[in-house]
Formats: sequence, structure tokens, C-alpha cells
Amino acid sequence: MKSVLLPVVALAMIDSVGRVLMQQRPQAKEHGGLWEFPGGKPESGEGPRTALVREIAEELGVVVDPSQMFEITFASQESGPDQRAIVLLLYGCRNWEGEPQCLEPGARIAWVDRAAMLALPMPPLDVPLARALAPILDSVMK
Ligand SMILES: Nc1nc2c([nH]c(=O)n2[C@@H]2O[C@H](COP(=O)(O)OP(=O)(O)OP(=O)(O)O)[C@@H](O)[C@H]2O)c(=O)[nH]1
Repeated sequence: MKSVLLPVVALAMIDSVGRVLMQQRPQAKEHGGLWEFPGGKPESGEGPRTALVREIAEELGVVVDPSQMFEITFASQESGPDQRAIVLLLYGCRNWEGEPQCLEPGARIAWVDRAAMLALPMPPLDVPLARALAPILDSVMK
């Protein structure tokens, strides 16, 4: 039986001055042009951190250690793609190996501070995630 939930995982990569890396979705995709936290859907058998390690390597070419990730919050929506409810899990991390590059065709990436992050146009579930992240960015800047 197909699961009724579609889990999606996302990562807030936070640098030493309290900026976060955001990714703009390719125009041709659903929510095209909107900015989101990088990540994606776990593949069969993957846990959330394992899926994030893979997605972040594929999309940004950097290596993240699962033990360096911390849980921030989640957001959910009753009806997503193929009528399944989406549960979007946001993790954070302060350390990684490599310099992020945008490897997904048609996408863009940007380092943004708290104010710029909150001003970006985002898909609906990323909005509450960004609000929950804002005080964490503040605490890094202090
Ligand atoms: N980040 C995010 N994703 C959302 C929201 N609402 C929603 O339906 N989604 C969907 O959740 C899925 C996220 O998975 P993904 O990032 O791997 O999607 P994708 O289209 O880039 O990859 P794909 O081509 O492998 O399907 C997408 O189908 C996306 O459209 C939302 O508010 N935020």
C-alpha cells in the first residue's frame, strides 16, 4: 500500500556570520522561481539524514556529516503531489566540507541573511520553516 505521507527533507546550511544558503527552484518545475531550503525526497530505505547527505551532495557538491545535523522544525500540508500529505522536515548544520555550487540545471543558490531570507518568495511550507530559523540565525550573529 502506498504511504499516505510524502516526506521531504531540507537543510539550513548556516555560515559563520549567520547567513543561510537558499536555492531557487528551476522555472519549469512546480513552484518554479521560488526559493527553498535545499533538499528533496528520501529514496526507498533512506532515513532523513541519509537522504539529506545524498541530496546536498547531488545539488551542491558538498559533504555533510549526518552527526552535524540538528533538527529545527517541520511543516505539513494535507494535500501535496499525487494527493499525499507532505511533511517537510527542516534540519540545520553549521559545518560541511567543500564550497557549495549550484549543480542542478536551472536552479540558483544564494547566501542570505535573516532579513533577506524572510523577504524571499517561497513555496508555502518553506515560509514557516524560515520563520522558525530566523531566531537561530540571530543567535549565530551575536
Ligand atoms: N520545499 C517545498 N516543497 C513542496 C512544497 N509544496 C509542495 O508540494 N512541495 C513539493 O514537494 C516536493 C519536494 O521534493 P523535491 O525538492 O525533490 O522536488 P523536485 O521537484 O525538485 O524533484 P523531482 O524532480 O525529483 O520531483 C516537490 O514535489 C515539491 O513541489 C513546499 O511548500 N515546499
